[in-house]
Order: sequence, then C-alpha cells, then structure tokens
Amino acid sequence: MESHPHNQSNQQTKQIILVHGPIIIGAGPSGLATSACLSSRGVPSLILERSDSIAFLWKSKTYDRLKLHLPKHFCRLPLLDFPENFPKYPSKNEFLSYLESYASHFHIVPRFNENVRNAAFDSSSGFWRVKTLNKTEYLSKWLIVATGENADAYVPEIPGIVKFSGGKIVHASEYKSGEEFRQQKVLVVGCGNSGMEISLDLVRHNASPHLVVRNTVHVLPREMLGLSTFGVGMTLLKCLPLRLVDKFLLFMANISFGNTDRLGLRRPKTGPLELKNVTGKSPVLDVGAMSLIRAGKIQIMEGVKEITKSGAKFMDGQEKDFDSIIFATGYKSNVPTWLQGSDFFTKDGMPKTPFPNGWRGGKGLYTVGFTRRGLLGTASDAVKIAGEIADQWRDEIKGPTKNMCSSSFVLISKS
Ligand SMILES: Cc1cc2nc3c(=O)[nH]c(=O)nc-3n(C[C@H](O)[C@H](O)[C@H](O)COP(=O)(O)OP(=O)(O)OC[C@H]3O[C@@H](n4cnc5c(N)ncnc54)[C@H](O)[C@@H]3O)c2cc1C
Ligand SMILES: NC(=O)C1=CN([C@@H]2O[C@H](COP(=O)(O)OP(=O)(O)OC[C@H]3O[C@@H](n4cnc5c(N)ncnc54)[C@H](OP(=O)(O)O)[C@@H]3O)[C@@H](O)[C@H]2O)C=CC1
Ligand SMILES: O=C(O)C(=O)Cc1c[nH]c2ccccc12
Repeated sequence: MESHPHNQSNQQTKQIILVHGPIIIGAGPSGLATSACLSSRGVPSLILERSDSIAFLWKSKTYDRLKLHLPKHFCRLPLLDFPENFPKYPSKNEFLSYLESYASHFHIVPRFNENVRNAAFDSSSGFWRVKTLNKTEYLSKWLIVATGENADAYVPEIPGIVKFSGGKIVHASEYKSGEEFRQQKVLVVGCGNSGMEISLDLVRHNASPHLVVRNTVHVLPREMLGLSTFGVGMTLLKCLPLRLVDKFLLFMANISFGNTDRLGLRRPKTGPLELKNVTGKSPVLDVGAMSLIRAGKIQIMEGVKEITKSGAKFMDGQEKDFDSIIFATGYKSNVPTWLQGSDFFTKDGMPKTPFPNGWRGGKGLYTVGFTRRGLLGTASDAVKIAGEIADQWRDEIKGPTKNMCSSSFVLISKS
C-alpha cells in the first residue's frame, strides 16, 4: 500500500488546537523577544518549547564561567533594558535572570515539553500545521521559527572516535567546569570562543588542555584601552569603511598579543568584521586564554588525523595520550529535521536570503535569530516581524475570526 506521511501523522494526532495569533517555535531569547514585540502591538502568540524552561541553551547547555562577551547594551532584547546594577558583561546567571524577568514582564507563558517534529503549510486552508511529539497539532496563519543557530551540538566524524577508551568524550554544550577534569590531560577540539574559554577554565582547574587549531583564526582582545573592542568597531563603522576598521582592530590586537603566528594562531587574510559579515565566523574575543597559550599552559595542536584508544594522532605526525576529549566544534540548526516543503532554508537550516532580509519567508513564515549576529540580530528581526504581523493582524480581527475569545488558543478537536 502507498504510504502517505500526512495521513499517517493525522492518525496519531490526539488534539488539534487553533492558535489565536502566530505560533512561535522556541522559547530562547529570539522567541521571547518576538512574543514581547507582538504583544506590545496587541497581537497574541503562542510559544512551543521542547524543554521544560525558557532559555534552555543558556540554562542547561552552557558552562559555569560564561559571561556575555559583548557589553550588555549590545545584548538587550527590545522594549526592556538590563537592570542598571548589572555589570558591563553580565554573567550567565545574570543574563538568565534578565530573561526570566523579561518573560514575566510581558506575561509570556510558553507551552513547555512541546517538541516540534513536523511543520508544513497547508495551501488548501492557508494554515501552518505544526505537530509535536505529544501528538498535538497546532494551526495558525503565521509560523515564527525561533529554534536558534545553536539547536543541536555539532560533532565531526573523526576516524577512530569509537576506539577511545580513556575518560570522557563530551561536547562543549555538556561542559560545566574544569572541576571534573582536574590533573587531566585534555584534548579540546575547536578554537572558537567555546574552545578558548573552556581551555582557560581547564587551566584554572589544574588540567592540561591541548587545543586543536586546524585553520586560521582571528583573536581580538575583548577590550582595548578599557573600551569594548566590539563597541569600538561598531562606532568606527559609522564613519569609516569596514576594511579600515578591520585594519585598526588588527593593529590594536597586534599591540595586545604581538604576532600570533608564532603561537600557532595564524590569521585569515580577510579581516575579523568582514569575515564575520561574509561567513558568520565569530572572532575569538579573548578573556585570558592568550596569556596562557603564550605561557605554554594551553598547548596548540594541529588538526586531528585520528582518535586512538588512548589519545590522538595529529596532522603533523605527533601522537599523544589524553584522559578526555572535549569537542568545542560548534552547533547546527535543526530546522531541516522538522520543517517540510519550504525551500526558504538551506540544507544547513539557515535562511537562504542574507541579512538583513532573512526574517521573512513568505506565506506567513518568519525566522528570528538566524542572522549570525547574536542577540543584536535577534532584536532586529523581532521588531520587523512584529511590525509586519501586526499590520496583518489588524485586518484579520476585522474579518471572520473577530469574535474569537481572548485566550491564545482554542481546542478544536480531541480524540
Ligand atoms: C556558549 C554561547 C555563548 C553565547 N554568547 C553570546 C553573547 O554573549 N552575545 C550574543 O549576542 N550571542 C551569544 N551567543 C549566541 C546565541 O545564539 C544567542 O545568545 C541566543 O541564545 C540566541 O537565541 P535564540 O532564541 O535564537 O536561540 P536559543 O537560545 O538556542 O533558543 C532556541 C530555543 O528553541 C528550542 N527548540 C529548538 N528546537 C525546537 C523544536 N524542534 N521544538 C521546540 N523547541 C525547540 C530550544 O530548546 C531553545 O530553547 C552565544 C551562544 C553560545 C552557544
Ligand atoms: N562568552 C561568549 O559570549 C561566548 C560566545 N560564544 C558564541 O557561541 C557561538 C558558538 O561558538 P563555538 O561553540 O565556539 O562554535 P564555533 O562554530 O564558533 O567554533 C567551532 C570551532 O570548531 C572548529 N572545528 C570544527 N570542526 C573541527 C574539526 N573536525 N577539527 C578541528 N576543529 C574543528 C572550527 O574550526 P574551522 O574554523 O576550521 O571550521 C571552529 O574553530 C559563536 O557565535 C560564539 O561567538 C561561544 C562561547 C562564549
Ligand atoms: O557571540 C557571537 O558570536 C555573536 O554573534 C555576537 C557578535 C555579533 N557580531 C559580532 C562581531 C564580532 C564578534 C561577535 C559578534
């Protein structure tokens, strides 16, 4: 018999819920910001979140020593400032408490433990049909994707990985602190902000990190002359061309670190802000790892050729034993695993349309937080999405559904 995916999942659906306003998938900063912006324009919305709390990434997938590495005013969400007594670079817990108060200030109550497994546009009805693992189907004219660039851990397939019988193999998203790695020789694969900060944390806990740098990398001091490097860059960009700003940042980095080639950290030919704009690759903003690399407490290694029973072989022919391996190799979007029939996303789950126009997908589909510009990108998307949906909502409530009750959803079927 011919299998029909829609019929199969319909058979399993326990209840169908018509949502009054847009459906937002994900209760991270992007989902919260969009819900707040919508509500400030009189539009209700419903957030579906796979975990049991808001800001799951920040609460459960980040290490203890994490602080925002851009000053707080670059990380604020729309409509509500950070408390004034917060430091310039809030800690992970301070950021989380800001997000909690943000959600309560705007009366945002997501539906937790709702893992979206399938979403598709039904052209016959004009509704998005969103199905969760709980066998519930949600319907709305608008679907806002806020599942994040960091939805799933990315671990590369390195030959021999199953042979390793030393200690732990973990991804950076499972790393909390160096406490459990004391006195250990640890291989840290990946030299982004996570790999650098985890290596620093390992040294602070008397472990010996070996950091794999397989490629070129830009490292900038987090601050120059007491000012945030990122802030200086943004200010200069208002009056100078990007390449000149990059030259200035590299000149200042050179004063702070000297030539990083000697340390095994070769710089890309393209400057740090241009590279971020073109590829999304973030420069490392140094919070102390560089001095430990210079002191030999963090050892830089070339690319890994293979993992062995007791350690790793490297591209330059070296072989070393390790007690544990940490993959700080980044993240991936999960959109392709659940969004059906939309060609708005690439196979990597990022919008095909580049910033600043990637927020609108057509047929009521929107994306927030896929700009590779961190929380600044989130804020910019959220405001635009809310503006556009609010205009449509005004027409909508004048139409046939104007008498719907004020709660955010209506149960229309239960089996
Ligand atoms: C370690 C680390 C530090 C960072 N520091 C900064 C910083 O200092 N400044 C900055 O601007 N950016 C920073 N970022 C970037 C980060 O992407 C943003 O801070 C922010 O978390 C993005 O918010 P988001 O809501 O788009 O995604 P997320 O915070 O990832 O939230 C997405 C939510 O969607 C949920 N979800 C995913 N899939 C589904 C599904 N299928 N069904 C239901 N729910 C789902 C997730 O559980 C999650 O709660 C950092 C990222 C990392 C990993
Ligand atoms: N304090 C803060 O605010 C922090 C912010 N962040 C942010 O979170 C996001 C994610 O950062 P992060 O987790 O560091 O991930 P990134 O994607 O930024 O970095 C991943 C790193 O892993 C390397 N890598 C991937 N595969 C391999 C492999 N097979 N062998 C060796 N190296 C490999 C990549 O190298 P290559 O370039 O060669 O692909 C890259 O250097 C970024 O936006 C970052 O800025 C992260 C930590 C702290
Ligand atoms: O932490 C990140 O990676 C971010 O995305 C924040 C960010 C946005 N634009 C940037 C330019 C340089 C360094 C960090 C960022």
